Amino acid sequence: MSGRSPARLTVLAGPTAVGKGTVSAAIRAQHPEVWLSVSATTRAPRPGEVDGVHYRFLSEEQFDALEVSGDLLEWAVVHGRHRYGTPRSPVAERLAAGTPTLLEIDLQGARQVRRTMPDARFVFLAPPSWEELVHRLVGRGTEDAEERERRLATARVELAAEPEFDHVIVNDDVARAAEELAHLMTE
Ligand SMILES: Nc1ncnc2c1ncn2[C@@H]1O[C@H](COP(=O)(O)OP(=O)(O)OP(=O)(O)O)[C@@H](O)[C@H]1O
Ligand SMILES: Nc1nc2c(ncn2[C@@H]2O[C@H](COP(=O)(O)O)[C@@H](O)[C@H]2O)c(=O)[nH]1
Repeated sequence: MSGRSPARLTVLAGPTAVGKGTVSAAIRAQHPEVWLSVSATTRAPRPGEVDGVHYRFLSEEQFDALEVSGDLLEWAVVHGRHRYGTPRSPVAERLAAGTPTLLEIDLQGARQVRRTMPDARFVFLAPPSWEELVHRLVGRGTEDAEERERRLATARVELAAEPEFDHVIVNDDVARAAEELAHLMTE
């Protein structure tokens, strides 16, 4: 994959548990030149999640300060509970350096980026079926039943927004989905 200067931004969105994180990790493994933005969030870390690697885990007060500072490219309350946002400066720096840059964010955030950076590529990761999506969410085992219901309610809204995106990738196979995404990032 060759860099360009300035690089275009790619935004990856899609419903809960479709595999956005899994596909993003796969593309990083195959294409280490791709930079994946590290979001800030007020949600608590899951077991194994590392501050500064998977997310910047912030208190409500720390997130308030980040928001007020203006250094968020976008942010949203996701699944009606916690705030998530993309720190602006690291993205701007990577793009200026010609680094292919990927944001893995929710639909609300994607819509905000569409308004401010319309030249970005907007990619929707879709599940092979609704049943498979539920299976993946349950199988991940990181949310209780109430949180799973909340996330599936959001998923119905997000699936309906698929036509807003420039490209759709069906995640029935992680390696193939990651290669499709890599291809889109180099077009
Ligand atoms: N193509 C696939 N086939 C089977 N299982 C998959 C596939 N892609 C991802 N998974 C599994 O589905 C589960 C959810 O994946 P992941 O956490 O990457 O989803 P996500 O879209 O990032 O979710 P969220 O938006 O809730 O953070 C994980 O257990 C992952 O291993
Ligand atoms: N608008 C934003 N959404 C984000 C960001 N980082 C992650 N997300 C989305 O949140 C949900 C839930 O994530 P989880 O890690 O709690 O399962 C998922 O859809 C992510 O894509 C962000 O910076 N902005």
